[in-house]
Amino acid sequence: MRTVTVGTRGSTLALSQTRWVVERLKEQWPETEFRIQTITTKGDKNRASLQSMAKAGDKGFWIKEIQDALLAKSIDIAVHSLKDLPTEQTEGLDIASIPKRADARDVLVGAEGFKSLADLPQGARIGTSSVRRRAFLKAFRPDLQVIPVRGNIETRMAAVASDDYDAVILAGAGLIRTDQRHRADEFVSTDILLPAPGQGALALEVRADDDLIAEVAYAINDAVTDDRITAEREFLAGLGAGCLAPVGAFATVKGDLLTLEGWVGAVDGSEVIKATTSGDASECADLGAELAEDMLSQGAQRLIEMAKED
Ligand SMILES: NCc1[nH]cc(CCC(=O)O)c1CC(=O)O
Repeated sequence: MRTVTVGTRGSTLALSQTRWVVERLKEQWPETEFRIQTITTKGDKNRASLQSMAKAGDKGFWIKEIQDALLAKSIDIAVHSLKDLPTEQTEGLDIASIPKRADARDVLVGAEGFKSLADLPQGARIGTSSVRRRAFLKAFRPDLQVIPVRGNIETRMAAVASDDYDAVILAGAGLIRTDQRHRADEFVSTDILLPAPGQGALALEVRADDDLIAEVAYAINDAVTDDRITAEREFLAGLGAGCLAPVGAFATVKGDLLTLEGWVGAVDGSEVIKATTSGDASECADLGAELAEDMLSQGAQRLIEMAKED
């Protein structure tokens, strides 16, 4: 029986979510052998300059080396955090499968006694390097001080134990997938922090001409997650924005009805443009594109440009 090589980054989160994927794949393909290969990316090597790479338009800093390994056939399937994957599809590659999404919300991890965003003391110091979180946090509570905290989940969790932060904000899915759900003090309501497009979801990327591998990956596709993510990413693409923009998007599905909410914020929280649309889930891509147009006509472009100059 052939062996399928699954590639990912070497971080705790990347490995945990790839093990999760491989377990699901094994259930579907018990005769196939899967092995995991870790790959170092530019983002792993050079965290300090992430923001400058983003400004230079280098969107693929978490994934470029992994995509190269796919194209070179040293791996067969790449597992990515969907929110890190640029909206433009890479030549020669396809997203073959989007497994069931974990909780998309951001979580608050507080220092001793700090258990919810609403109850934090005046002027509390919140760690996050995401412009989206900064914009929406400042809009919710202008008194909060938002302080950058870079690094992987471990580094950001350690920041709470230091005296420099009262709380940090992370993607809940990161804690869930590394068996640390209990460390989340609050799953922040999407009325306060709208998640990043694709947050909490994974993407299985394959070579576009490898039908056999695509079929292997597709066995764990989740149709509802797929529709939600398609709407959110079309919205992001329609805005002409990337994963480092102050943009939130969150789609939900009830029966055949998909509802998509989008926010674009000023980095200082002085303004947040919000809009919602809904329609048949089969129209998910059009719903995303329409919402982007709606928000561009309301001035979203100016806020996105403002964040790049920040
Ligand atoms: N940008 C880094 C990144 N990419 C995916 C996740 C978390 C898992 C996910 O959203 O699927 C994180 C960390 C974070 O935002 O806290």
